[in-house]
Amino acid sequence: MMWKVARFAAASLRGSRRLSTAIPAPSIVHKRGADILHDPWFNKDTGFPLTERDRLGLRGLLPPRVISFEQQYARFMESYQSLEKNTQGQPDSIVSLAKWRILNRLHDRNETLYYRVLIDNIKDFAPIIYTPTVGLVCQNYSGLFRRPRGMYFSAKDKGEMMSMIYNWPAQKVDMIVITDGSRILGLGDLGVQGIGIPIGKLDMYVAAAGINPQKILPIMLDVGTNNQKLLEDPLYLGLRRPRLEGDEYLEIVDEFMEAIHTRWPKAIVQFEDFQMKWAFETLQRYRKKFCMFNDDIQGTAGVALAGLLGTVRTQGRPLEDFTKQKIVVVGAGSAGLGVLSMAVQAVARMGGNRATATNNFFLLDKDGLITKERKNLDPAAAPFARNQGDIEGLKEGDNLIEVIKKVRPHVLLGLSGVGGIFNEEVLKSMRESDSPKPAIFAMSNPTKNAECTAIDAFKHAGPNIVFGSGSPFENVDLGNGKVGHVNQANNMYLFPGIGLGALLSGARLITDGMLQAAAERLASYMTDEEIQDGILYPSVNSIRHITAEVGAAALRTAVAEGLAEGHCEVGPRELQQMSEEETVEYVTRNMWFPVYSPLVHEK
Ligand SMILES: NC(=O)C1=CN([C@@H]2O[C@H](COP(=O)(O)OP(=O)(O)OC[C@H]3O[C@@H](n4cnc5c(N)ncnc54)[C@H](O)[C@@H]3O)[C@@H](O)[C@H]2O)C=CC1
Ligand SMILES: CC(=O)C(=O)O
Ligand SMILES: [Mg+2]
Repeated sequence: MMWKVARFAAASLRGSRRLSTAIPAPSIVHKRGADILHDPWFNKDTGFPLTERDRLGLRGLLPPRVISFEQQYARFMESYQSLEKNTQGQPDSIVSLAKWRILNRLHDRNETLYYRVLIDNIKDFAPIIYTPTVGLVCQNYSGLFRRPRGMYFSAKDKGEMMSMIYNWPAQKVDMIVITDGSRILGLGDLGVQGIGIPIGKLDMYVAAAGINPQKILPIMLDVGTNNQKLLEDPLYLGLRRPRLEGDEYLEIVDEFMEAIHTRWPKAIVQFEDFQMKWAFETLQRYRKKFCMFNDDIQGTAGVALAGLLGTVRTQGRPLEDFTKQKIVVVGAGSAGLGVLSMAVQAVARMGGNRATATNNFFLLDKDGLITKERKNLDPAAAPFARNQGDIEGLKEGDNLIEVIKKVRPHVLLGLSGVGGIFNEEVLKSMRESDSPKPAIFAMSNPTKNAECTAIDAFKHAGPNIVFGSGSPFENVDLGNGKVGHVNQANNMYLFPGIGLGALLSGARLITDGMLQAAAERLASYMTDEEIQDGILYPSVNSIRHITAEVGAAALRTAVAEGLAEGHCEVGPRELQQMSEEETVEYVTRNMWFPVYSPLVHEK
C-alpha cells in the first residue's frame, strides 16, 4: 500500500482477544515432577489437571484441589488490585516498582498466566514492563535482581561465545533483542543493568506480535561501563571496567553475531539502546549480512514518520504536502537522525526532489542549530546541516526559541533525552507556527526525560495542537467538554511487526523497503475521523491488530524484493500467492496465544 488512506470498520474489530487461537496443541516436555513446577514455561501451578499430575509425576507435589486458569487469572488480578489500593498515596516510583515486582514474580513462576494477563491488560501493564517503569527497574537492577533472565556475554567471554551460545536451554530462538547498556532510554550508560530493556522489548514482542516466549532471547553484551557511580557500587553486577572501544569492541560484537548465526541462522536480531556511534556502526556492519535492525534508528523513524504524515492529515491537506512541512528536530542522535533520514526517503517516494528534501528540516543538538559552519560537524548529521542565513537571520548555534521564532515550524519533535527542554517559552512560541494545528512530539523516555508534559503542551502551545509523547500521559481535559488527545509516539507500534514480518517471511535481511512499508501501513491505519480528533496512532489495546497489519506489510515487501525464503512449512511461492488479506490472516494465525496446553512427557 502506498500513500492512500485505508478505511476500517468498527474499532471493536481491533481488540486483541479476537485474535486468540483455538485448540491448544500439546507441548512436549523433557522433565518430570518438581522440575516442571520450577520451569515457568511449563508450570501451571495449581492448574495441572489430575490426569496430567499422574502422567508427569506431580501427584502429591501440589495441594489436591485443581484451580482453573480463569480462577488463577482472577486471583492474580485481585492481588494486583489490592496492591494498587494499598499503595495509594505513596510516591509514584514506589508504586510502580511494587507493580513491577508482582508482575515479575508471576513471570518467573508461570509464563502462560503472565503473558495472558499482560495481553489482556496491555494498556495498564505496558507502562510497568516497558517505558517508563522499565527505566526505573534498570536503574535499580542490582537491588531488584533475584534470578537471571536472558544471556550475558561479557568482554571476558572473548573466544568462548561460539560454545556459550549452546548453554541457552531452548532448541530454537526466533527473536533476539540485544543491548550493550550504553544509552538506556534517556538515562545514559547503565552498563549491565540495561538488560531490563531487552527483557521489556521482548515482552512487547510476545504481547503485540505473539512471538512464542520459548523462542525469545534477551541479551546483554557487557563490555564495561563508563558510569562512575556504577563502577564504584560494590553491588554492581557487571564488569567493573571502562567500556571497550574501537576494534576491541567490534571484535566482541562480531563474535557474538557469528555465534548467534551459527546456532540459529534464521533468528532476527534487534539492536537496542546502543550509544549513537555504535548504533550506526553496527547497523552498517551487519545489515547486509544478518537479518537485523536497529530499533532506535529505524523503528523510531517509522513511528515518527507515521506521526508526521498523520499531522499533515490533521491539517486537512493531502499527504504530498508533507514535502512542505517545516520540521524542527531537537536531538541529533541515533533517533533524531534516523527520523530525518526516513523523512527524506518519504519525500523522495512522494516524487519530491531528494536534493532539496532537507530544505524544510532543522536539526538541533546540545550546541543549538546545526549548520555547515559547525566545527567538527558529525558526518552523520552533515546531510541535515543548514546553510547560514537560508532563512533570514538563521545562524549556527541558534537556540531553540530563536529557531522556532525564525522558522515558525509545523512540527517540533524532541528526541534529545532532556526532560522539560520544551519549556513554557518554547511551547508559547509554537503558537506562532505556520500550521493551524502545530504538532509537538516529546518523544524522549522515560517520562521524566520527556521534553514536556502533555498538560504543559496544551496549556502553553494552545488547545489546537497535536501531541505525542514517547511514554504515556493521560489525555488532557481542555474544558468545555473537549479533550486534548495524547498519542504515544513510541516505536512499540512498529518493532513487533517488523520482527514478525521478517520472521514469517523468512527474510534474509531487513531492508529499507520493508521498513518503509511497515511505516506506511501504520500511517494509513487511522480513519479520517480519528485523525481529525488528533488521534494519530491506534490504542495500545489493539496492538496485536496493528502489529498483524504492519507485519503483513513488511512480509509482502520481503516477498516482492525476493528476500523471502519462507517459514516452517510455508514456502516462498505460497507467500507470493497470498493476497493482502490472506497475508494478514497468515500473520495473525501464527501469533502465539497463552493457554495451558496439554503436556506430554518425552525422554
Ligand atoms: N519514543 C520512542 O520511540 C523513542 C525515544 N527515544 C528517546 O530519544 C532520546 C534520544 O535517543 P538517542 O537519539 O538514541 O540518543 P543520543 O544520545 O544518540 O542523542 C541525543 C541527542 O540529543 C542532543 N541533546 C542533548 N542535550 C540537548 C539539548 N539540551 N538540546 C538539544 N539537543 C540536546 C545530543 O547532542 C544528541 O544529539 C532518548 O531519551 C530515548 O529514550 C529513542 C528511541 C525511540
Ligand atoms: C522507546 C525506545 O526505544 C527508547 O526510548 O530508546
Ligand atoms: Mg530504545
